[in-house]
Amino acid sequence: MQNLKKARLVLEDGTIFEGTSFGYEKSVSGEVVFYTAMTGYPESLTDPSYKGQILVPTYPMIGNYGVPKDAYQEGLSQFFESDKIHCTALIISDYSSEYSHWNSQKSLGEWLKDQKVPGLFGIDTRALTKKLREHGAMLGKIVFAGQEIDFYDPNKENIVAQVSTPDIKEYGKGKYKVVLVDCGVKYNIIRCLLKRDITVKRVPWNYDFSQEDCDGIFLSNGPGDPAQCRETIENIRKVLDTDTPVMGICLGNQLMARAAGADTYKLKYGHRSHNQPVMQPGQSRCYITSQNHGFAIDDKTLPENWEPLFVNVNDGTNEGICHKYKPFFSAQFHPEASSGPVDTEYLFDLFVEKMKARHINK
Ligand SMILES: NC(=O)CC[C@H](N)C(=O)O
Repeated sequence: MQNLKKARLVLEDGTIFEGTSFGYEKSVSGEVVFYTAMTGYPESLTDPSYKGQILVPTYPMIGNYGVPKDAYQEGLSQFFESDKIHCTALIISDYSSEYSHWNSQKSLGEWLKDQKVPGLFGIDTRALTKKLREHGAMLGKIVFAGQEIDFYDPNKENIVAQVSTPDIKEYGKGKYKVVLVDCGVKYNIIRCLLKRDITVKRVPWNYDFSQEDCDGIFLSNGPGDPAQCRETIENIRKVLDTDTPVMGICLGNQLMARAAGADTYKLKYGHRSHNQPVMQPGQSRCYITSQNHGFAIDDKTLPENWEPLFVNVNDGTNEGICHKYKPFFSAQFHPEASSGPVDTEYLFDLFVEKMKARHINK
């Protein structure tokens, strides 16, 4: 840990934090977002939804359980949520270069360097988080001496195209055939589908799935502003005229809403944690959910025949929608967790039930 380089985190309002580099030494820029989960950095860093973002875990010590081995099973990484790190950089308070875990293979710093992703420690992440909460989401850049760069806003372009699969892939040999629209899918969504007698056909974000012979359509999570993902929205719109079951998660939820005719908007600083409480309107049970989103559905704009499925108990924002009588539903949170609580994994069972019901009625 000697001779480590210093670098600055510069926010768009001019605030500067000085830190020490423990990852790749390169100036980068993106949207600075904080998350309050205490564990799960291997999953979060490989979650494609974080593309274009500089991640700030508020938990003070990061790295102490290292990074898992890169093992594959049936074409899927077993311990990561995709094949590489997607976030732009990692900002932490205290870095533990020593690590211990039954499955760890390397340190967090080594992993960041291998994947050419910058990381800074020694930043007052509490002060930084307070600033983001008060001001709202901000762009930021990590600047190494002599490498000045401009601010970059990932929400101004369609970054889904950069993380989606370039070609079609099939997984499993289950009874139900599901077309998974990959807008930046987390592998645990595929694992959760495969556990339920499903064959998964993973297709690119702009694939026209509207004529597909299948039992269900799944809309994945993904990065950036949902309004940028126009081609997927157009394809979903065509499917909403049919009776094919459709389930969406996070970005998939927002795209479903936009296809139905509702609006989405940017939250002040987003929800990124493992302990977000949600409830179903009219029911008394509360679910604790894993979340990672900066945009939300404006449920006042939901068209006729659509209704809120879940509401966030902390701030009252929408956490999911469903059609009143067709088999379309989606969640803003992550029922597949990884990492985080699994209270809502039953939503995948609900999707299977809707496919089963359609089979019987055919
Ligand atoms: N995890 C996701 O799918 C995130 C969706 C979207 N990019 C948002 O930030 O709201």
